[in-house]
Amino acid sequence: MAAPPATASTPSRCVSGAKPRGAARRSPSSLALAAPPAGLRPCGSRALCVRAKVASGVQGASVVDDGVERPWKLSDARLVLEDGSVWKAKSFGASGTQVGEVVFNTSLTGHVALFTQASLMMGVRYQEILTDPSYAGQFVLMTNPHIGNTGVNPDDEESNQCFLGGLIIRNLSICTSNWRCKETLEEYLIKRNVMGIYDVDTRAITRRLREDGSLVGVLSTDQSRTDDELLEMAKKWKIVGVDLISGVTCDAPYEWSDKTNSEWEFKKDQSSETFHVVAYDFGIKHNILRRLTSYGCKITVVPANWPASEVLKLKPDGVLFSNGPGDPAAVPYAVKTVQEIIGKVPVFGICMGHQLIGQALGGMTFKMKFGHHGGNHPVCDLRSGRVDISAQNHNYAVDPESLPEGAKVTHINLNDNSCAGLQYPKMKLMSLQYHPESSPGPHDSDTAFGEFIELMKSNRL
Ligand SMILES: NC(=O)CC[C@H](N)C(=O)O
Repeated sequence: MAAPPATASTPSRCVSGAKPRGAARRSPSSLALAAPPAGLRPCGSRALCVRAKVASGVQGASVVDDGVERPWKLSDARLVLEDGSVWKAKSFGASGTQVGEVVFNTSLTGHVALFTQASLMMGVRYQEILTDPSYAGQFVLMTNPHIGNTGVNPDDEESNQCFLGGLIIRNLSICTSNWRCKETLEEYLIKRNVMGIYDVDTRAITRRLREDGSLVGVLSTDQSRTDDELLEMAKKWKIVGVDLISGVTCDAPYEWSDKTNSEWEFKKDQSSETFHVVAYDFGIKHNILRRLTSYGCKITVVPANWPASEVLKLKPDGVLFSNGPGDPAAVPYAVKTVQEIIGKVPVFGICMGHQLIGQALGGMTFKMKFGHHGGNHPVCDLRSGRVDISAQNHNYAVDPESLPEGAKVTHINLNDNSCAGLQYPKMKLMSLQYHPESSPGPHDSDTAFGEFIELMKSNRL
């Protein structure tokens, strides 16, 4: 079959390792030629003229420079997956070569509870995702095709750094339009040395991940490296069994006292009682801390390796085990800490914290095919039958069959019936596999913080 002509309307495609998809769609790169509407900020460098590199469109073909000046870029980055497929893309953010595990995130808009009518004006939760330490070692592919329209602002950070390996998107917005925007996504990624690629067929990659499971990949803007070299890198790299928590946790304990900003607070009946909570930082998101503070907690955050004996000496009302990156089976020191604490004070585990509790109880965790990443996962609370829409981000899960008697599954993910929450009443223990603190995102499960408060209250009586 003849290759389609390489023009501005040629979409980025998998040029090798096939499973080719249907007809070519219009490339958003051609949009870069249009002037943005008055008052909107152009994103800059992508619209600059460059000497075109043209992918021939033939499977297995490499990029060729046909010597023709074109006012758009067709390719300057590659994603090479461990299955041998090569995806041509354009680069934004940092340049270089980076290896990581590709996961897809299905989040649509943020702040849905507050801005239902205006959801198109809201950004996809990309900034929360970029600064969620649980994404360390991963490339996040956004299934929402249009990213960057609300830019970046200083208030939406979930931690002080971007720990993820890179961002993969279909279309980078040519302008930003939001009253809180301080810089473009592109500027932000460059400053933080995070790679980003756009104009790549994110739907095709997502389908591949859904069929074949999560895959390791290499992102590179380095034209001197061959596809085979990058493939070799992807095949050698491992994420299972690696302790990623030690790279994201804090260095020393600190106190936290920020509440959710009153402008965004949706729970008006605040508790009059104060509870002292020690929060283990396995890669903690700021909004977990803000929500606990809004519910009346005074928080001491401690590093992942902080001894349980030191925590118990503080006589806290409760202990929180936070979210965090990587394989829960790769951090036996954290499992031991959880074991030393559970049963002595009320505890709440979120995501990695939930998985560590599962292990500490003698249960097993396993790696899922491609995990759950997105702000639209239905979860059923088996105690009440209530269904919440939740934000999720995990690749591992607790095997409920492996749990001891006394530990009850309280929540299941309705997409696949996997374990989404646990309770062990005798130990005053509760945990969720997903994110009740999600912000922006659905607020349905915020009540879990209230449940933790009740657990601590009942322990005081
Ligand atoms: N958000 C998290 O805490 C992630 C948990 C764990 N690292 C996983 O991928 O399953």
